[in-house]
Amino acid sequence: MVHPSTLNDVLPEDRVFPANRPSYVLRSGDETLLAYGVARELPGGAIADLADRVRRHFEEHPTGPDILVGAIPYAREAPAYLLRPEKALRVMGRHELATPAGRLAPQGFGTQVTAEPPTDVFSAAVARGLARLREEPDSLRKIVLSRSLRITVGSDISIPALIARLAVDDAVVTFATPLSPREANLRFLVGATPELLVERRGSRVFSHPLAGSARRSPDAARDREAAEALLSSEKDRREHALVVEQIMDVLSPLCTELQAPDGVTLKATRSMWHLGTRIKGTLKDIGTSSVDLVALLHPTPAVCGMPRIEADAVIRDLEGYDRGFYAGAVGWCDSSGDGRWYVSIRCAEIEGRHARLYAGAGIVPGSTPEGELAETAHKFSAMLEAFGLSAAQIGEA
Ligand SMILES: C=C(O[C@@H]1C=C(C(=O)O)C=C[C@H]1O)C(=O)O
Repeated sequence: MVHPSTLNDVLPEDRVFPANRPSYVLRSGDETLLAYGVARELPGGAIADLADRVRRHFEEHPTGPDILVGAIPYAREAPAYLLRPEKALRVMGRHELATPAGRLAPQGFGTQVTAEPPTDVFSAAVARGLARLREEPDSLRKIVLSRSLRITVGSDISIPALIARLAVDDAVVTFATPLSPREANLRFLVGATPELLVERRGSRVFSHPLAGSARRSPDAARDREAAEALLSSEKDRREHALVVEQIMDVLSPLCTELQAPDGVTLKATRSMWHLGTRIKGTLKDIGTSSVDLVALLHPTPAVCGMPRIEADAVIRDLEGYDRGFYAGAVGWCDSSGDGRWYVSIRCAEIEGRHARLYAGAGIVPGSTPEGELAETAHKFSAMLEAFGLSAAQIGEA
């Protein structure tokens, strides 16, 4: 662990994302993790035995940086992509990420944006989801439906430039993680997530689920009103409570003590208000690793619904696409079992000139197709702005 005054003291700009070499960045309020090079890939496999594969990896390969970094997809049966980097640096404190000299990609001419599914198809899916919630109130309490935007720009997207632009928001965790190459093309998941799925630090465990959202406003009075309306919205509180309930249910048998404060709090990003709850506990058994915890918690009702299996079946039926690494987890773990995993939302999959952005919204009785369409549009805005686009410009606001 190093404590330099700026990140550039340890990592000159041109060494972040050297050409054709997968690199990894996870920058949060209290530390920045940089990793580069691929010493080994963890063999792919479903989430159920991921923690065992991680343990075996560290036993069989004791040398090299004591860390695995990467991403876990939404679908529990789909393979995670974790890698052992050649080099890794954990820098304590909040740091500015190097602003790359290069441009993100030429904007304007040549930029294409396509909603997939189209917005009316998404709204129809929300209406069908609401009908399912009404028909089966005892077996289905919440579902989270998402949609995507495909953006194609004139030349290859610069990952460092995208990260630097996303990092203007201090309230979020900026990340870029390599995904398994597709036909030898490098792919990355890049985003700015506000949501901690789970962290294990020794015997301590932390989670900061979010659910319940409102758009922020540049006008201070309106912004405050939006926050107050969210805090007193019965629908949003219900939507939020389901997430806290599931996380507490999963963690409590594993903990000697577990606390969630009474009452929700607000979490603000630059573009969104969310309802949030900080959960803290102490594990009974230090043998429970961060990846064991992810495997038990994921997907939470913040990105899937309640109950999990029923909600997931409805999502697969109504969304009509594979979420890939969106709504999964991104983070790191080490050989002691420590690790930190964020929910991979407010993100995009990047490959060459192409980006695919994703945003979803929780649906409970009381939700409306128009409301959820608008909410997903606002959730796209941080990524869109990083591309030099606005939601309004592309007919999304
Ligand atoms: C699913 C997303 O966000 C999640 C859903 C939220 C909601 O429905 O209010 C809020 C925060 C996230 O847990 C997303 O951003 O894509």
